[in-house]
Formats: sequence, structure tokens, C-alpha cells
Amino acid sequence: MAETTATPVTRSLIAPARYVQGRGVLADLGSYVAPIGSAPLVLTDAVVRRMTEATVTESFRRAGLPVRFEEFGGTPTAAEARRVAETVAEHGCDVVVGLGGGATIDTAKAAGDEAGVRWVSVPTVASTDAPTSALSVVYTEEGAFESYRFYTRNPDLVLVDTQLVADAPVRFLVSGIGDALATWIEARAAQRASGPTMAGGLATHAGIALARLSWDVLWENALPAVEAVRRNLVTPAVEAVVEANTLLSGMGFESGGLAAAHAIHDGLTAVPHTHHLAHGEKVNIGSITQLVLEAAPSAEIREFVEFTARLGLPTTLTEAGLGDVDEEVLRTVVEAATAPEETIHNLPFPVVAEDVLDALTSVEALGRSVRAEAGLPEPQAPEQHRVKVPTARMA
Ligand SMILES: NC(=O)c1ccc[n+]([C@@H]2O[C@H](COP(=O)([O-])OP(=O)(O)OC[C@H]3O[C@@H](n4cnc5c(N)ncnc54)[C@H](O)[C@@H]3O)[C@@H](O)[C@H]2O)c1
Ligand SMILES: [Zn+2]
Repeated sequence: MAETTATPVTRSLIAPARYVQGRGVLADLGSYVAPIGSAPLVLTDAVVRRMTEATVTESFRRAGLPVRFEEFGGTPTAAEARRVAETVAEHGCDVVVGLGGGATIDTAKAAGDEAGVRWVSVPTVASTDAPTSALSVVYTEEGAFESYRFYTRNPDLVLVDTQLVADAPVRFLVSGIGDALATWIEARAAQRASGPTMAGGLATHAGIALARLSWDVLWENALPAVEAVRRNLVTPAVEAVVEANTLLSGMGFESGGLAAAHAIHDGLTAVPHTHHLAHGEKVNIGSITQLVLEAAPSAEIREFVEFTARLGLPTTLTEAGLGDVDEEVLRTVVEAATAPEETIHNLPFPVVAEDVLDALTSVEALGRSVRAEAGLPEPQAPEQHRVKVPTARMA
């Protein structure tokens, strides 16, 4: 009998060591960081530093920790990670605290890994599921997706102050909901394909359950949470959505599996037209495209488009800045989205670029017809976008 070389199927789940969430918890940051390191470097940008410096400084003082802030350059590139890692080494720091949005947090992880020290995520917006994962997304200087960088550890601590999140412009929370809704859509597809997760191997039941829970919590709480955050209120719905966007989606995507939605996001970053959109906003175009591509039931697709349009997420190519572009531009998106290393190949069928192109193109008419049916206003192109982009460069 021939010898079998089949490897046993492995399943894995990875997680941050501690997750802390609540109104005002930033004031306790020092006491949570002290067991992890004695010389922290806090990576943040000027906007976030202004909002948090007094609280962080006082909490570090109470915990007997020195305070050292380092300004984040704005784009999570390999060069920026190297620069911060050098600063960590130069000052003998032993833990990097990423304080801000997903880009700052990803750079803190990359710098901590390069410098051989531990790292902590302190998201000040619930805009992505970056804080909990053991990976960073690396971009070119121009803001195009470059690669995923994987680490052997998740953050030692993730700490989210829900009052800070509620005080931030609501668009951040909405973007985080877009990112988190994709988690179940993608994990479900990866599971059907028996595809690998970002944690390595196949998904556990726990990873899949977290992805599903993120979805359920959001369908129940997203609309009231968005209403509350418009008024800077921390309600139980806001707490639920912050947890779904950050912890449930974070563990759910990493240990549940990515598929087309994020690959299409990555493709969208390859053209400058979409750079006005936040991460989760681009992901939402990816989610709709994936649902079309995998032939989800029409009612399900339309329900998803309507729900996300009501939340204020883009559901048409027009809103993505791609309403009247040459087909070549969409081809560039699709080419990047279907690159051999992309997670789109986690779909349970062979992915053909022409099919992805047609699915993406179909989003325009679909989004418009659902909006019209639901009595929602017509989509606006970015020039007419009245929502102020809250960051100079949203990768
Ligand atoms: N590593 C992962 O697992 C993972 C997962 C999802 C997304 N990401 C990455 O995250 C990045 C996107 O993150 P993002 O959408 O948070 O954007 P961002 O980090 O690019 O920008 C956030 C902006 O919000 C501002 N800000 C932060 N807190 C604020 C507050 N409380 N009030 C007002 N302004 C505030 C910051 O000054 C900054 O300008 C992308 O690079 C994406 O690839 C990574
Ligand atoms: Zn994402």
C-alpha cells in the first residue's frame, strides 16, 4: 500500500491576552500596561494626542510609568514601522502602545514586532477590527495595499474607552460596522470552502461562532448605536456595537477566515478614486460584491444593501468614486483583488476575474434600485460628499 502523505487537519484560534472596554477606562490604562512593560512608547497622531494626553499622562503617573509619546507619520508603511522600531530601541522602550485608529495600531504592532518588544492596542474609534489581531496591513506610500504582515502574538492588551468612541465623528463607528458585517459574510464563505483562516489552519467552531455573533449583535444594535453616537451618548447598544466592531469581528475575521469582501477592498485601494473612503466603507462595497458573486438569495442581498445604506455606508460605485470611470479602472481593481495571494480564493468555487468584474459593476444598479425602493436619497459622488473626511489619508 502506498504511503499516505496527507497532513492532519489543524484548526486554531488566536486572541489578545486581555480585552477591556468601558466608559472612561482610558484613565486606568497605566495599571493595565504596568504588568506588560515598564517603559512604554505611546504611538499616536496629533489629533488623538490632544484628546488623550492629559488622561494617559495621569494614569501612567499613578502606575509609576514614564510617559513617552511618538508621533505617527499617518500611513502604515514598512518604512514607518522601521522608523518607530528604531525609536523604541533608541529609548529602551519595552512596550509599544498604539493609540488611535487602525493605521496607528497596525504600525505599533509592526514596530513592536521589529523591535522585539510587546504591544498594546488602544483604539480611540471603533472604526476597524484591527486592534485585536496578530497582523498588520502594510500600504505603499501612495496608500495602496501592499501586504499582510503576520506576527506570532496578538496584542497583550486591547483597551477601548467607549466615551472616546462616542465622542468621535459617527462616520468612524459606521465604518467599523461595515468592516464587522463583512466578517460573517467572509467566514461563512471560507467555511464552505474549507479554506484557511488568518490564524492558520481551518476555523474552529469558536471562530465561526464569534463571526456570526458579531453579525447578530450588529443587526440588533447598529441603527440605535449610530443614532446614539450622533449625540455622543454611550448606550447599551453603543457598548454592544463597539464590542462587535472590535472584539467579535476582530477574533471572528482572524480565526474565522477572510474571502472576497476584503480582497475587493484591497483591490479598491489600488486606484486613487476610492481614497476618500474609510477602510470599512470600501469593505462594504466588497461585501455586496461578494454576495452577488456567490449568488446569495436576492432578498438577502437587497436586505443587506438597504441595511448598510440606512447606516450611511456606501452601497454604489458612485459613492466609491467609481460611478463613471472607464472599465480599465475597474479592471485594475479586479486584477489586484484576484491576485494569487488574495483571500478571494477562499470562496468555495474557482474565481474568474471576468465574474468579479461583472459582480462589481452590477453593484451600481443594485445599490441604486434598493435605495429608490427604500425611499433613500440618490447616492452622491465624492465631490458632493458632504461628510467631512476626518483624516487626511484614510488607507
Ligand atoms: N490589522 C488588521 O487586522 C486590520 C483590520 C482592519 C483594518 N486595518 C487597517 O486599519 C486602517 C484603517 O483604520 P481607520 O479606519 O481607523 O483609519 P485611520 O487609522 O487611517 O485613521 C483614523 C483617523 O481618526 C482620527 N481619530 C482617531 N480617534 C479619534 C477620535 N476619538 N476622534 C476624532 N478623530 C479620531 C485619527 O486622527 C486619524 O486621522 C487601514 O490601514 C486598514 O488596513 C487593519
Ligand atoms: Zn477589515
